[in-house]
Amino acid sequence: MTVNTPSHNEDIELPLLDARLFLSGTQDERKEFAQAFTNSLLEHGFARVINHGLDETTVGELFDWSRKFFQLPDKVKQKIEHKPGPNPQRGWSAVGSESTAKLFGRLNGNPDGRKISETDAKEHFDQGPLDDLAFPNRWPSEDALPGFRPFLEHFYTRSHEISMHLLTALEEGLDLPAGAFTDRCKSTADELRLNHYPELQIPSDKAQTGANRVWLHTDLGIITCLFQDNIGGLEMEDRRSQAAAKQRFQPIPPGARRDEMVVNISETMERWTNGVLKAGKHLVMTPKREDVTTGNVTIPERFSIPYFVKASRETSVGPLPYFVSDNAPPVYPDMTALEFHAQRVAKAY
Ligand SMILES: O=C(O)CCC(=O)C(=O)O
Ligand SMILES: [Fe+2]
Repeated sequence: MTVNTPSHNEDIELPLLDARLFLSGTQDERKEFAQAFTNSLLEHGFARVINHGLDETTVGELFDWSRKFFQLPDKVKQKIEHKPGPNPQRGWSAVGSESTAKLFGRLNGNPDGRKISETDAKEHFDQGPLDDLAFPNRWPSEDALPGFRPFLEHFYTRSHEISMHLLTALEEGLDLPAGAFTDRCKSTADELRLNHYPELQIPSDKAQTGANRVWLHTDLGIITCLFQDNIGGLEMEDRRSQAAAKQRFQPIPPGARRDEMVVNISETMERWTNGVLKAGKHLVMTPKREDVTTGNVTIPERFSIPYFVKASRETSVGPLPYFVSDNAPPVYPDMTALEFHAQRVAKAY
């Protein structure tokens, strides 16, 4: 591992990892992917993956569906509006309904002076397991958006399969018994989210530096698998700056291909591994416009699609036995994934 001084100012180059090596390569290639994937996540909390099994066409189609959904009139979306509270989110959440700042503000402070508002400048749609009786999905009527539900259900199912391959790679990369993570996801509680950041008018000084669209946060699940469009704005913490007076963030720019997946470690994994794999802190900024001088500036809309891989609801999110010893006592308490989720999400509203 390279050691860099905290004053290091160049962006970290996250390697682009080819999951085909893991899925259909030789034993050595499989090992190579597992190790590189694990190392990227250990070191940065983030990894970039291609050839994971969802191709460019399929991912592109989901972005098309997302655009169509958010173009529906508000009165149609309001029929499936998520009611704020501790339960997993389902259906539509309007712009400003969520505040990552409240959820994480006290924890992380204001990352820098680039804020425009304390509520997130985005609307989103959430889907949980297909057959979820406890927290049923909320779909727009088939007349309003024919084909939306079957496509999303298909995408959800594929995403779950792919995420289990990625967790298997992590098990191998960390030398854990098979099933150490994946057995704890058997009763699926994952969430597929469509994010839409509407076009914004912002003052020119904020356009020059960039302004926040989503506040600094970590995700709550095990890992998150994210697709983004070509606008940009996602930034991750540069961990080399942790000891410095000012935390530094750097862009994770859109990939050359639409199916480039950005994987991050989320809070449940940090807990399971007793802090060995640390959740990747991230935020979303508006793309910077250095060419502007006066007046308000129009910032284009943006779409992103995270798939939050979650532990089965009855499973504990406390440290797993492999990560606890006399030298490494548990630093997180035991509680079920559902209790953990309710506790964390209640703060976001
Ligand atoms: O839009 C993005 O790129 C990231 C969104 C995000 O961090 C989230 O939905 O948790
Ligand atoms: Fe996130």
